Formats: sequence, C-alpha cells, structure tokens
Amino acid sequence: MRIEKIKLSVVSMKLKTPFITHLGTVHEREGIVIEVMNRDGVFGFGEVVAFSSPWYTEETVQTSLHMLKEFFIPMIFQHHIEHPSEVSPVFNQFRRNFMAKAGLEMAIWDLYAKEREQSLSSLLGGTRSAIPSGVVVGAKSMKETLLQIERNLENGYKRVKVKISPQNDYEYIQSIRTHFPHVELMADANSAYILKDTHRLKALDEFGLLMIEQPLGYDDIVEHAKLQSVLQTPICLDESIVTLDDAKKAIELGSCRVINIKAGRVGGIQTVKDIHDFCLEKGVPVWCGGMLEFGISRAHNIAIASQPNFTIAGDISASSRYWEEDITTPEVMVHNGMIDVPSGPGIGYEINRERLKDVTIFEESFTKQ
Ligand SMILES: O=C(O)CCC(=O)c1ccccc1C(=O)O
Ligand SMILES: [Mg+2]
Repeated sequence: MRIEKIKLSVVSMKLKTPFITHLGTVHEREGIVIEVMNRDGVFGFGEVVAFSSPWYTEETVQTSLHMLKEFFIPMIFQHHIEHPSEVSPVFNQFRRNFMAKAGLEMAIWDLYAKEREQSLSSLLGGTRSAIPSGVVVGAKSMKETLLQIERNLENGYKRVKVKISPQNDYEYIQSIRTHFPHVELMADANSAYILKDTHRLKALDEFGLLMIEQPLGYDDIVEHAKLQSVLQTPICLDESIVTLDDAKKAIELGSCRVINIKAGRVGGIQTVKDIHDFCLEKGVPVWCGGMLEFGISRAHNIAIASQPNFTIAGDISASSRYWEEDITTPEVMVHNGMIDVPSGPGIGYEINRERLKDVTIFEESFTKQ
C-alpha cells in the first residue's frame, strides 16, 4: 500500500434524542473522521469513536487528535504497510489509546479493500449477506421509554437494550416485561454496580433477559466471575475487554458468557478478528457494540458483524436512530429488523461530502514527506 495523505475532520452533530446513561447524557456527538489516500487517489475512511469527555473510556476527541498527529500518523508514513493486519503491531509499540489507533487502522482496512475492489465483509471472511439490528432505548420517563420501545418494534428491530443502575432496575425491567412479555430484551449497566449489589442483579433473573452487560467495574474481570457463578442471566462484558488477552482471561475465569466487541474499544479490526476467532473456538458468542457513531463507523460495524460468530443482534441501528442526516450515502437503513451487508468495495457506503463539510468544525491534513 502507498499511503500518501491522511486527513482528520472533527465533526459535531446533535442527536435527535439525548442518549441517557447513569454516567451522564449525550446531547451532541463530536467525533473524528479519518480519510487515508493512496498514490492513485483511492480513499479509505475510518472514524474515531471517542467522546468529548472521558466517561466511557479514558480517551477523548482531543487526546485522539494529539495521539494521531504526534504518533500514529507519523508511524504510518514511516512504515511500509503491505497489509492492514500489519498496522496494529506497529501501533502497539505505544500503549493503549485504542480508539485513536482504531480510527486510522480501520481507514486503512477500507482503503486496502477498495484497492482490491473487494468488500470489507468478504475481506474479513464475512458469511452473512444481512445482519440483525438491535436498538438501545431510554428516556426520562417510563411512559416515553415504553413508547420508544413500541415504535422501534414496529420498525422491525429485533432486540431492545435498556440502561440500568441501582436507581433504576427491578421495577423498570418489570414494567417493560409487563408491556412486552416476549421482546428480546437486555440491560446494560455500564459498571453501575458493585459485588455487594449481587442480590439486585439476581432479582432480574426472573425477567429472562438475554444478558446483562458490564454490571461491575469497567476494568474488572475477577468479580464478574464471582457474579456470573450465581446469576442465571448471562453476563456480557463490554468495557472490561480491550485486548485479546482480556477476552482469554474472562473466558477462562468464567467472567462472562458473551462478549460485546467494539472495534474502537479494542484498537481496530485486527483485534476484533482475533477476539472473534478466539471466541468462536471457545463457543462464546459475540455481538457488535455501538458508540453513537456516524455512518462510516456504522458501515465498518456491518462488515464486522457479518463474520460467523456474530450470532447475536448488536447495537447497530439505522442512521436515522440518532441523526437527522448522516455523513454516508446511502444512510444505514434497517428493513424488517435487518441491515444488508454491502457487496461494493470497502465499507460499501459512499461519503456524503456536502454533509461532511457542513458538520466539520476543524480539519487538518498530513502528507507523506
Ligand atoms: O450506539 C448505540 O446505539 C448505543 C450503544 C451503547 O449502549 C453505548 C454508547 C456509547 C457508549 C457506550 C455504550 C455501551 O454499549 O455501553
Ligand atoms: Mg455497553
């Protein structure tokens, strides 16, 4: 590959409805779009999914910009990359900063697939032509939450996820279950609980949740194993799994029965593949998480989720779930709860240049010397 130019665009878009967790509410989404261009003028696209503040992981838009400018972009210009799988080992000379690394690595995967005129899905060994789509809902009032669920089920979504915390769990889930006895329902706690709350989580066993996501500490693996041993509901780990080694430890200790894979959280597509392949071997299903992303990252997620062990509907929803207008064309669409996996080159979605320009608040380009 001959990567000549890299462009970073910081974009900002207002969410249609605020995204609420016990850690805070997101109204406005900032992110970084990364374009890599080769000598022949072919483009690859990626997105840095870090938020403006470090509430989900320690990274932010600004730390990512810093890491990309000072370290990761120069590394790409210095090393000769023949295949995108070589990017992650190069970046891992520097610690963590996984979302910054992932955005650039994923743009290089897209470029590589486009150079070969192959879809990213087929490059990754994807076996699905369509993937099931899940949606995350939650509003200030119970009434509004129930309305959101109803609307999304009418629109065909296959699985519903809600956020829980010790302030909002048993009665909340009970009420949803009463109104929707058969919906595929799961709950994400984003580390709102401690081991002493085991009884609260155990009480949720009666609602037949698909899984409970990340109940305990964001970097814990040991206490989740203790919790899983007394819960019937499968635990899914999100925040705790940032490397292949984390996945190995969690599965060996029995800390979870499912893993949520997000390319941003684990540093890119190569590690996604490594965790996916390991989980497949161990019989642990995985699904693709979401980061309130724009269309580019959504498109990557669709290709990622076409791999064989992504057997559970993930948090990959339509562009219109969050955005008035997305930055890809077409936008990501859900039909009868499914999203088609594109067969065109790379991520298989074009960039809506005009929309991208409208939402860009800062940009900077880098050229190989
Ligand atoms: O992208 C989505 O639809 C929401 C997915 C979600 O729950 C989420 C969004 C931002 C940060 C963390 C999480 C999470 O899965 O914990
Ligand atoms: Mg989560």
